Amino acid sequence: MTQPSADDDALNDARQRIDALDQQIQALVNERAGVAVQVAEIKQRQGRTDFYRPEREAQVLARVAERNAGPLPDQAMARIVREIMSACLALEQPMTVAYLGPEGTYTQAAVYKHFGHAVAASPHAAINDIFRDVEAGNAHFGVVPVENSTEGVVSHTLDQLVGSALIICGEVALPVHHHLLSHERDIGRIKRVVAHAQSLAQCRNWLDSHMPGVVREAVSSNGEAARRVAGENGAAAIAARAASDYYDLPILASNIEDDPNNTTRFLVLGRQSVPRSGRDMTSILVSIHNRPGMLYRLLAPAAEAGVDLARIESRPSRRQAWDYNFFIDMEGHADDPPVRRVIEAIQSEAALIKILGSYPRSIGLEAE
Ligand SMILES: O=C(O)C(=O)C[C@]1(C(=O)O)C=C[C@@H](O)C=C1
Repeated sequence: MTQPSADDDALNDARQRIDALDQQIQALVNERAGVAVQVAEIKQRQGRTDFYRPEREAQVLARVAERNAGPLPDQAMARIVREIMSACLALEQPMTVAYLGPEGTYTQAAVYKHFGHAVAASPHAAINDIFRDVEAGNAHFGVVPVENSTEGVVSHTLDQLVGSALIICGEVALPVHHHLLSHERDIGRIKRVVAHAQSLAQCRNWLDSHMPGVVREAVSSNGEAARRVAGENGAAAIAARAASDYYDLPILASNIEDDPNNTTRFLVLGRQSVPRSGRDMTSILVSIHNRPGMLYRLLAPAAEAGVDLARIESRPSRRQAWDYNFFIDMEGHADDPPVRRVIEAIQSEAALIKILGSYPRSIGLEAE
């Protein structure tokens, strides 16, 4: 029998300290959950249904990052607190979130990034099904893709926003890393690569150099691509890491996107407007009659009020030829006086203005 070394003793000692700390953390997390239950009771007494409060969650997470002294990085600490809040909210009210499925899509990853894993994420086949389900009250919230840094806007989402009563109550920016998933161990045996058309486009250079001549097949989503390929030989899917777990498909190559900064932005849709968080974005839809100088008259009030326009996107209005809807994102909340002034000024110029929502800006705290 060898004697335990000084390091063995030190290891035992360190593990005992970890056990004691875990006990304290667990007790504190449950104490926090108990307070969240009290918050729910207060809201119920007040007849309120706003159990989920995006602006409050954004403030909590921002504060976590501000006071974080390490050694854990801000992102890791935020992910932990994100999950604690998610579990607390589930005690207050179990939440259903509709998203563009099937399981394993990037939209599902966006749901968990934004809400944590304690929500019931419900996959839907099409973007308009998500709008309908949230409008009908079958899901509390919906998550849909709106824009990709390489491929541009998801026009279907913008078009649905025009006629919907839903309110944008959050945004999620997700770094999109594509992986090649296949049962094949050898890339040379792959005859077909399946993915969403946008993902095939985002990996074009990689595919050209590593899989020249291999047939590329576009399907409705990357989750769907993984689902199909799971039962096949000689095929590969391009999809998120999560799809590898869901469909039990090994990762043959990682991070095959041509642009390492490839990011997709998603919108969180709900039925209630969100109060100020202090770091907000406001999205509006503006329809104008095409007259000379009209676009300038629309944008000048923002410059005068010192409001930053983050994005402006035009779409044919479908009312008549050369008539456009503009989707404008500006920094700030509709209750902030400068933003209110801009909205009032646009109101007097535009044929129609619809406030799509004010919501906390996405904080890039969580890594994929
Ligand atoms: O502050 C609230 O209103 C809560 O319900 C508490 C809490 C939390 O756990 O911190 C939970 C859910 C909300 O989305 C925001 C915060």
